[in-house]
Amino acid sequence: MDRLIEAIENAQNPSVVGLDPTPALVPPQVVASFADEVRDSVEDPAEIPAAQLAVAYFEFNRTIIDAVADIVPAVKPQIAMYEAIGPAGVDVYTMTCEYAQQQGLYVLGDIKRGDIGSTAAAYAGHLSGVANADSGNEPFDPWHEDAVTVNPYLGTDGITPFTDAAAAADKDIFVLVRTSNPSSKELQELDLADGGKLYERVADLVEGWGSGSIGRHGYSRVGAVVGATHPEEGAALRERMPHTFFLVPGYGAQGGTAAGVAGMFDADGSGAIVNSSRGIIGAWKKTGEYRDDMSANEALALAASAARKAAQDMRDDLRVNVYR
Ligand SMILES: O=c1ccn([C@@H]2O[C@H](COP(=O)(O)O)[C@@H](O)[C@H]2O)c(=O)[nH]1
Repeated sequence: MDRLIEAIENAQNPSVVGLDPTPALVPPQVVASFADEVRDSVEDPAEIPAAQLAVAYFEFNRTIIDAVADIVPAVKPQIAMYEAIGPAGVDVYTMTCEYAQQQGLYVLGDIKRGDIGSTAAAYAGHLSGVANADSGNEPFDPWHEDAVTVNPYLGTDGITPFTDAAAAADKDIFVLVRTSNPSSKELQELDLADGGKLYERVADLVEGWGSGSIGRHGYSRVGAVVGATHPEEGAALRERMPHTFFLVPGYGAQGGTAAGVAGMFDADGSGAIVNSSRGIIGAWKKTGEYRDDMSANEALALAASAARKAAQDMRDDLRVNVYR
């Protein structure tokens, strides 16, 4: 977690931009502009729509990354948005992660994996890379992620492969503890027979899973996902999990605020990074400046300037509320 914490300190900005493209969030003329290129490069016509969307996603992501790279320390691509369009989308996910790392950003892959130990070990390839016999078994890293999100529902044997891979590769994981969505209460707020709530028990496990990997700044490699939509619980978790860094989604589009997340930071203004996805990459839709007759380049320029402004506003909002 040290690399992330130092990147946040350098940027003086504890926020991460979520790269969650959807057909509705990418200006239509950008998608249309790749029609000829894709038609010439794809063998099966049935692949054209997905391939066209995939190329447009990459061009859009590159534009957003270029617009915010000097403002934010990190990006969080959500793999579901890429998997939704098939293999071409997964390629664009990895290309996006690689491009973001090349621009000096910490890449937090939101992949939310979790399974029995043997299968979790395969998923942990996101961190450890893929064995490559052609290069003397030097692992090849096709994913370009600095951290991934993990689902703890299967317990310790589903987590250990990720913590082992993270330690070996000097990377991090973020485990779901208190998620931002409305239905999270159905399971996470369940009362335990011996007192407390289920999410509090998960919190204790997460703090324990990280106890052997505490870094220079007092936080372990095992972070927690804590939704911005739970301000009081998030503040209590901050006390309960002193060595666990928080990834805080739910700011903006889901209603979370900077004042609400302030209690999830420690006394030094560290300990958490706040995510916004739609609020940044979809900011162009709220400018009132978009026109259907814009060229693809004009639409991308608008998306870039709107995302930059939204990222600056979020940074300033967090600075005022967190660095009190
Ligand atoms: O509890 C959680 C865990 C993950 N997420 C993810 O974060 C982003 C939020 O997107 P917004 O557009 O800023 O709402 C998205 O990728 C979610 O899958 C979360 O929201 N809550």
